[in-house]
Amino acid sequence: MLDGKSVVLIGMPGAGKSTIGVMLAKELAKDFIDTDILIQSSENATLQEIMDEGGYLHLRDIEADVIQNAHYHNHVIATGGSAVYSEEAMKHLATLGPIVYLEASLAELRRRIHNYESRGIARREDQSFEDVFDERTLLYRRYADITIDGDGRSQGAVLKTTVEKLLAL
Ligand SMILES: Nc1ncnc2c1ncn2[C@@H]1O[C@H](COP(=O)(O)OP(=O)(O)O)[C@@H](O)[C@H]1O
Ligand SMILES: O=C(O)C1=C[C@@H](OP(=O)(O)O)[C@@H](O)[C@H](O)C1
Ligand SMILES: [Mg+2]
Repeated sequence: MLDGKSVVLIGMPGAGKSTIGVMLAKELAKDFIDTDILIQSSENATLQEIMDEGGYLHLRDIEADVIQNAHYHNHVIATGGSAVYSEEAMKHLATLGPIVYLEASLAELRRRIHNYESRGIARREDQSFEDVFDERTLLYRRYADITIDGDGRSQGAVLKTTVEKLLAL
């Protein structure tokens, strides 16, 4: 399906990249990889530990590096919410296949995420979740080939629309 290309998921923490990514891989008969898992296994540390050790910019650097070395074809690739800070990483991902932005409003994300402080979001300490949302929304929109509105919609509904839009490309 999709000529052996990969499908890349981007969006805010809580958008559903990791959970819907697995469902999408099954639906499209592709393999699945989550770049957060790649980071953790390459560093032998959790994302939170990496950030505690070296700060959020260190995590973003590692993320950019790991993504640029990820040559996964015929995969669904779930990225971390901060992947869009690296233009090089996003350019590389675009060579692997279409980029799907799982969009959700701030209110919807707040309903889904309750551990904002401890979830390991790569942000300046003075940035609120809303600040991060505003800063990144522009970036997600810039890189998206397809945007899926997930507000008030079940994972199954988001999955269905995503598959339809991908097959219509
Ligand atoms: N469409 C949805 N409706 C309700 N909850 C969702 C939806 N998509 C994801 N979730 C929930 O939001 C949380 C974060 O999902 P996750 O896939 O880890 O997001 P991400 O990888 O984008 O940070 C999980 O508990 C997941 O079950
Ligand atoms: O948005 C972020 O800054 C981050 C999101 C996380 O992934 P999810 O988007 O899958 O939660 C993970 O990459 C890291 O903790 C940083
Ligand atoms: Mg995730």
